[in-house]
Amino acid sequence: MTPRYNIRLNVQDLTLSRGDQTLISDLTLALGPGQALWLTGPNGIGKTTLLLACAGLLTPDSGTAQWIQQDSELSSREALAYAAHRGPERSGLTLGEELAFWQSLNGDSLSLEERLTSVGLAGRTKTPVIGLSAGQRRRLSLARLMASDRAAWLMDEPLAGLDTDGRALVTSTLSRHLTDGGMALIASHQPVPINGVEALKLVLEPGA
Ligand SMILES: Nc1ncnc2c1ncn2[C@@H]1O[C@H](COP(=O)(O)OP(=O)(O)OP(=O)(O)O)[C@@H](O)[C@H]1O
Repeated sequence: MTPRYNIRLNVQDLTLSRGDQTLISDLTLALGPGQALWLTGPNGIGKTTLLLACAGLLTPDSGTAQWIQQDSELSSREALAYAAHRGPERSGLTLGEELAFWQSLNGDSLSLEERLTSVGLAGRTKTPVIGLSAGQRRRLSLARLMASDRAAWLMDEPLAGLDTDGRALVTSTLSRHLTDGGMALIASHQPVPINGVEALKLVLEPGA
């Protein structure tokens, strides 16, 4: 069966700074369909910064991060969905409103209730996002990724705050996405298990 997605990421000579600190210098890497990259390293080293640059949300000092599909460059908006570390906690919406918005943007194949059920949030449509626990917010972020129909998932600390079932949900969801030809860039202090796939590991270190 032809995989659903077919995307490549080419990072070339990327140098990134925040304020007056250069965090990443001349980074080059390439990822293809079905691959995952695990970014790790100490607090403040630049993991989120690298995700933001790959998402087109931070301008590099120099170098490029390009998303390619069949020899054509995609915008980051077309290529990826981003699950930020803090999640959608500042939303003034209910869970149902928040997720319905993402479903309407992307044409999710599941109904709202089915999508919520798939991440263990059944019956929660009327709960305000601001009233979710940390683990529930993480589950909502996962639902947003699943509803996004984007080839590349950028995930910042996807296991933070999750219970055993939640961690297993991340594993199974990621495994399915990669089997579909998707890609994942994962910033995490702990390894994120993915069935049948060993993530490439990039350890960011001071002065690297
Ligand atoms: N908006 C900003 N302006 C200036 N500096 C920033 C900004 N955001 C982050 N930084 C700094 O950039 C550095 C890297 O931050 P980043 O969030 O990328 O680290 P991280 O590796 O993801 O850390 P953690 O493991 O704590 O999540 C930190 O020193 C941080 O203080």
